[in-house]
Amino acid sequence: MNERFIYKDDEVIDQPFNWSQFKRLFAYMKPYAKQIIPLIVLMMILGTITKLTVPYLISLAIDKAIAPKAPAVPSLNLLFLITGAVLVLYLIQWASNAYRIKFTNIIGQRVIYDLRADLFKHIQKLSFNFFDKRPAGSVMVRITNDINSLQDLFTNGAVNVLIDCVQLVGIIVILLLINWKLGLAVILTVPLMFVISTKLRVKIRRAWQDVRAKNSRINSHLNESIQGIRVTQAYTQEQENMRFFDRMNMSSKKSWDKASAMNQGFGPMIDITGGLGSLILFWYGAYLIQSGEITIGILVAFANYVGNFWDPINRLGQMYNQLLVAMASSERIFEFMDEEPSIADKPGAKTLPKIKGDIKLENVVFEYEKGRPALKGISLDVHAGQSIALVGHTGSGKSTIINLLSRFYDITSGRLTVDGYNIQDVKVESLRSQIGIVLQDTFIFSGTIRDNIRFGRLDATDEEVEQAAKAVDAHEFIMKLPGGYETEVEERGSALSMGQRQLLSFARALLADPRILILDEATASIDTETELKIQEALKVLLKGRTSFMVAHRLSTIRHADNIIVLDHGEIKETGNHNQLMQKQGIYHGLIEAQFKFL
Ligand SMILES: Nc1ncnc2c1ncn2[C@@H]1O[C@H](COP(=O)(O)OP(=O)(O)OP(=O)(O)O)[C@@H](O)[C@H]1O
Repeated sequence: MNERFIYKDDEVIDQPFNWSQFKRLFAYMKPYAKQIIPLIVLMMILGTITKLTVPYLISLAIDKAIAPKAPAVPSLNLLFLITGAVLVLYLIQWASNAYRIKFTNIIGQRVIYDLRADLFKHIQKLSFNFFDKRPAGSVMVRITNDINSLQDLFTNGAVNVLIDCVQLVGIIVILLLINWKLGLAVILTVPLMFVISTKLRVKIRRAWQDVRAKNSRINSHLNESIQGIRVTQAYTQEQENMRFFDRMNMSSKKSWDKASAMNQGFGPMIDITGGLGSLILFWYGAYLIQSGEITIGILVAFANYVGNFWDPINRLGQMYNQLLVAMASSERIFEFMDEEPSIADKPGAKTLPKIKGDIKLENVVFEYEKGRPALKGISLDVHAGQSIALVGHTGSGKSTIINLLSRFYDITSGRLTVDGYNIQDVKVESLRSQIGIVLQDTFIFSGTIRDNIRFGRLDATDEEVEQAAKAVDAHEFIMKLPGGYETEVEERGSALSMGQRQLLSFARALLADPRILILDEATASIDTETELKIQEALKVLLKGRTSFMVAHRLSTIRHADNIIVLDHGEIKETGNHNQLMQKQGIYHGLIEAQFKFL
């Protein structure tokens, strides 16, 4: 199978039980422990006591009311009394079970809610380099699948283990008290049952883990396929993609068949061992009745207790496996949670005051990967209000510079200051909130047009939103949409044109009113008419702000105060358009090349 969608962390994890992780996971129950857990325990005790009392009452009914030895007359009254009591016990048992399930669900859902919220909050804080390393599908699988696998543990598993343990101990004690010889004979089969149950289940668990890993791969592939559907169709790669998906799908199906077949085989094995226990019970029980040591009622009670015996053992084995699966999931979740954002506030970081917009880079070196510098000692002095254009061949380091300005990555060496403040010494939020960014990929979120513009400043009034749209000349096209500002745009704004999306992102940036503005190839790939519109909008947007523009289009660069020409991570030329044209260097060459294509 192609290795494309196997992310190492998604592979089957098979590790021994990890206590510290277990404690960390159960710490999530703590906030609710005081209120809800006592209620659950109460219901559990009530349920168990009532359940264990019934077989005893039935044995009484047989020995004392139906077939008493002396006086040898059946007593209907006693029989009614006992059956009445059994009925009441059943009712109590039913009610306590219902409430116990209700309470465990409450606690389970709250824990899952908290876990999911914590994980999402944390992932949002993580820096770009975290996402550089991981496919989006793999991150999503953790938030959905792994959290879901914990859901089972919290809503059923944990409490069931307790109940089963209490029940098992209770039954063993009762059996030994009633008749220790018969009790011991029956209990002897328990270890055998337990071994079969856990050993077999380990195999079954691995098989199910394999199913989950394969499903996770399908999810990652689906995610990529849907995101890249346009490219797939444009290159008519549907067939190939389908074949690839088919292989994954088939492999997942095969794993499922295997796991399911194992599950099927497991039931009869347990039944056979259970049957062995019953054989011992009836064979030895009959002998004890003949020798007068026990009554028929006692034998029936034993049979009932033993019937209640296999279930907890079976479930405990099952639970142990469920626990291991949940531990594997929680390990993956905690691994994400322990991932520190590489860009974080230093202890004692100050809030950056309202800035003017002076920016200084002093001998800035940056490496995405150790030993491969993307910037090799950049020095720049930009005054507030200046517009800077970054040009250069692909891969020369333009986007890298703007990534560093917003501190999406930390510089490897050198100094980067805003208004004299080293950006590593101030709070990230106070820096980013004063920088507006219009990226190549003008991301449009699902929601209305108005919501999308307001993303720039959430407390902006409707009027301010519209003013911003008018200033960048987006108002006109918005009003032509079926619902105007209230038009719902689908995810990523696929129904809008590139130029329209760009104007929206300009309005969004204008509304945020940042002192520093960053535009990454904002005017690439649009027609001349729209370009003119965008040029006008840009003038409005840039006015009075320090701006950095990565633009391939001559028209945008021409008016810049300073043009920085980059080559392989170094500054090769600086100056305005006229100065650089006179120089007849790299810039001149780039412009000439562009003209050739026009
Ligand atoms: N996330 C990343 N991880 C590793 N290397 C990267 C990453 N992003 C960029 N690079 C590398 O850093 C160098 C500079 O890339 P950068 O994106 O700054 O170039 P650019 O001038 O903006 O190019 P383009 O005009 O094609 O957008 C390139 O060699 C690129 O391969």
